[in-house]
Amino acid sequence: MKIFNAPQIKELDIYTLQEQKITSAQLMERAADKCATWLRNKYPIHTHFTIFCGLGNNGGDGLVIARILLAHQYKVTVYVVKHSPNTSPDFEENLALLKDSITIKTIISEKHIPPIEEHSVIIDAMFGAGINRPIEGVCKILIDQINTLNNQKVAIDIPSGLPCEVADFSKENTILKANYTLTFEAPKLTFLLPKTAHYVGNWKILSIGLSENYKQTIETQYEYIQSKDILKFTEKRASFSHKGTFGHVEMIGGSYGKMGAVVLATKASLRIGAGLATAYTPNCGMQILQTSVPEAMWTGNLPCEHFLEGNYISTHKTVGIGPGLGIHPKTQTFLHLVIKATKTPMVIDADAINILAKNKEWLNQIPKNSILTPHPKEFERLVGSFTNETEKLQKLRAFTATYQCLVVLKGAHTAIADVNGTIYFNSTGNPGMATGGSGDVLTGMIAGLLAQKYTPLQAAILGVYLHGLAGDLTIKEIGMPSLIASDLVNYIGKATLHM
Ligand SMILES: NC(=O)C1=CN([C@@H]2O[C@H](COP(=O)(O)OP(=O)(O)OC[C@H]3O[C@@H](n4cnc5c(N)ncnc54)[C@H](O)[C@@H]3O)[C@@H](O)[C@H]2O)[C@H](O)CC1
Ligand SMILES: [K+]
Repeated sequence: MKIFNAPQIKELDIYTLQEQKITSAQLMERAADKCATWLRNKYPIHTHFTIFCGLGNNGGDGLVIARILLAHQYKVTVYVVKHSPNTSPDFEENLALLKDSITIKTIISEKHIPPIEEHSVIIDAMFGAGINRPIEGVCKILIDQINTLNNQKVAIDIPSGLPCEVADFSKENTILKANYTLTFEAPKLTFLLPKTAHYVGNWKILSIGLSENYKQTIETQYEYIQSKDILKFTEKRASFSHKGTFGHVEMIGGSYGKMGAVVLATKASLRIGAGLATAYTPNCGMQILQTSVPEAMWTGNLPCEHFLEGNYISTHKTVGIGPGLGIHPKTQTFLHLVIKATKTPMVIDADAINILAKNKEWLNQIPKNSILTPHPKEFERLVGSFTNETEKLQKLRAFTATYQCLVVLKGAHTAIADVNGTIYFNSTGNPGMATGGSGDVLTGMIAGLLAQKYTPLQAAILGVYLHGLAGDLTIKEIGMPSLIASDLVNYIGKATLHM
């Protein structure tokens, strides 16, 4: 699903009106009706709503929502926050319609800000996608007050004050902190970024029937990955296939005391469907691997006991490298040899990334379309520090373009950056997955998919999505705190049933 910025939403809006031969007021009615339906399903009849409306179309949505809720026996109080003389035509039209049913109160200055009933549900319809500067004056005072209340807060389209795209707004900016956000057609980029996501609360996409034809023509830099995007490229197995059909993963890593990482990655590569897997570890890993993953083969540089070092000869398998690798100087040289000897896309994780961060001149030598899977700290080591989200995303794009590789930046809504600059955000996963070894499982899954001849972008997207889904399925049965990385491996199979 494409993620649009504010000008793109406007374009799409205008095209939809022409294509469907409807007025903007009709589209507003449709959008508000979707919100009202959601509210009616969630809150019992006679619930009291306090609706704060701005003067643009977000405010117009609030007025229509008020009208619909009133018609369904809800108690509604509406405030229009009059911070400017300008209003939108659809706001005016709906203001006139609502005036027939209730008295609408106006907030012009601080003294008009009302006390809010303890159990009233607050609807935030002050500013939506039209926000173009920090909020000041009476709106700021009001939002600051609302943010101190424990009432449930539902934002329409986007919490007031939050831009759609990353803006360089500072911490002092006033943004309404919602429990729920009902957003039209597609999520906004700021919903998916760590510094802004907490304003949005639980968010729901409400489809308002914007032109599918026109959406196809809009080029976006961001996408949101859901199950229907995955289903486009997943393949069923042919009946005459054999283990050779599904590739051979060589999982390189491990060091004394860190062998579990390779165990998890190797197992995960098999669980996601690789035909064969070989773990390539120091000697001290041989028994561990052979015992804990009997399905896999083992190989190594026999003289190295505790960490990988020495020569490396490619056997043309699909290479994953990094889990438990360590950063011994001799291992660093070994990694350089692996990179130079490997000619097809590989998965580079954990200490392999840390080593590359120390030897940036090697980055040019990694095979084209390889996939790096850093967590934010590892990413920072690669590209240097960044002060805000805009800079982070710019650095992400610059990195993939410079080194012609993909980056999977792990976290809530893991971001997958393609070589061409498109960034895909994941929709699965949960905080239970913030646990040791979770990343090793992902490395194995992506390597296993690469081995099965998914393209690097498909392998990254599918791996990340199924990894998150495995986590979501796990917590349904055992809860979040007790999730451990082995559970993710065990639930890969169930996750693939959704493909
Ligand atoms: N296609 C859709 O998704 C639809 C969305 N709808 C709703 O329309 C809003 C966007 O409406 P718009 O009138 O463009 O903007 P706002 O209501 O967000 O803002 C109004 C107005 O306020 C001015 N402004 C901006 N920033 C500030 C500020 N900090 N202080 C004061 N004033 C400010 C600026 O001039 C804006 O234009 C969208 O979010 C949906 O809720 C439609 O109802 C249906 C189709
Ligand atoms: K809003």
